[in-house]
Amino acid sequence: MSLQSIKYAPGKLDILDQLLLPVQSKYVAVKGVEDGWKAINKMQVRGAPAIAIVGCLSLAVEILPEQFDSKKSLRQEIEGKLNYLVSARPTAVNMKIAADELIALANELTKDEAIDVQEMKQRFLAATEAMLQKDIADNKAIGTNGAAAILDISGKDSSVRVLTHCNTGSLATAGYGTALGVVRKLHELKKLEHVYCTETRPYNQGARLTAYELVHDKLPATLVLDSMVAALMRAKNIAAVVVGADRVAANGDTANKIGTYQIAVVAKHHGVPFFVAAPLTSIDLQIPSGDHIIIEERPDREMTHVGEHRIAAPGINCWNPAFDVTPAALISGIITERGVFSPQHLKHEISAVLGV
Ligand SMILES: CSC[C@@H](O)[C@@H](O)C(=O)COP(=O)(O)O
Repeated sequence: MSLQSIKYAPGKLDILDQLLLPVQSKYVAVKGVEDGWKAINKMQVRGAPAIAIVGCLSLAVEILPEQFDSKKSLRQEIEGKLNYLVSARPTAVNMKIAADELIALANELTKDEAIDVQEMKQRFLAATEAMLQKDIADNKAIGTNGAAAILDISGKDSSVRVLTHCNTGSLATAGYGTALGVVRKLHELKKLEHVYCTETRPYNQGARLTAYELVHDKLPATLVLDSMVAALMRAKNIAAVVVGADRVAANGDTANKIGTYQIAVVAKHHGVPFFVAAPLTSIDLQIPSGDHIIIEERPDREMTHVGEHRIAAPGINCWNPAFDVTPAALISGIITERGVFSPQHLKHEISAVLGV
C-alpha cells in the first residue's frame, strides 16, 4: 500500500509526523487551526501541496462543530484563520493560493441570498475536502505528462536514469507526488532504469523521506550526497533531473528546496534536461520574477546538529536559507497537470490552456 501522510474524515485530521520519519511512523492529531499552524511551521508536515491541504483541513476540523449566528461571522472566521495559516511558512505559494480561493468562495456564499449559514458552512467544508482528491488526480496527470516529456527527449525505447532532489512524493502531497509522481509513472511504464535521490542537506528530506518512499514502494533507487551530483552526472548517464517547486514566478524562475539551483547549473554543464514538476497551484503569476519570492531562513541548529548530536564547531556562524531560486533559463520545462510549459512563455501558455 502506498504511503499516506494525511488521513482525513469529517471532523478528524491525522498527519504522519515527518519529524519522526524514517525511524518511527506515528500519526498525530490536528485538532484545529492552531495545531495546523504549528505542524506546518515545525515541519511535521512539509512539501508545498501537503502544507496547503493540511492548513485548509485544519480549518475544516475547527469549524465543523462550531455554531455561527450569521454568514458574516462565518466569513470573518474563515478569512482570519486562513490568513493566519498562510503565515506559518512564507515560501511555498500553495497555501496562499488555496486561502485566496476559499476566501473568494466564502465571499460569494455570503452574498448568495438563497442559502443560509448552515448551507454556507456545508459548501465551504465540501470545497475544502475536495482538495485531497484533486491533488491526487493532478499528481497523476503530472506523472503522465512528465514521463512522456522525459521519454520524448531521451528516446522512447530506452529506460532512463533520473535524479531528483528533496521530497515530492506521497509525503509532500495528498498522494502519488509531483516530481516523484513522474518517477513513479516512469516505473509503471517499465521505463525507469534507476532513480538517484540526493540527501538534501541540511534537513535531509531526500535521505529521510524520499529514500523511505522509494524503499517502501520498491523502486530501483540509490541515495547520493548533495556534493556528488556533478560526479554522478559524469559517471552515470543521467537522462533528466526532475524536482518539485514551492513557487514558480510568472517568468518561470522557480523556488525549490535549497540545493536545487546548483543541480540545475551542473545539469546545464552536462547537457542534462532539468524539469520542474508542480501543480498549477504552485505557480504564482502575480509575481514577475524569482526576485520577489521570500526565502525562508531556518534555525542554525538544522545545520549544526544531526538529531541531538552536534556536528559543527561551537560558535561558528550559520546561514540557513531553506530554498533557492533556479533561473528560468536553466529549466527545460515546467510539468503541470495541464501540460508541460516552456518557462520562458509560462504566463502566455497557461493563459491559453486555461482560457483566461
Ligand atoms: C511537492 S513539494 C515541492 C517542494 O515543496 C519540496 O521540494 C520542498 O522544497 C519541500 O520543502 P520543505 O521545506 O521540506 O517543506
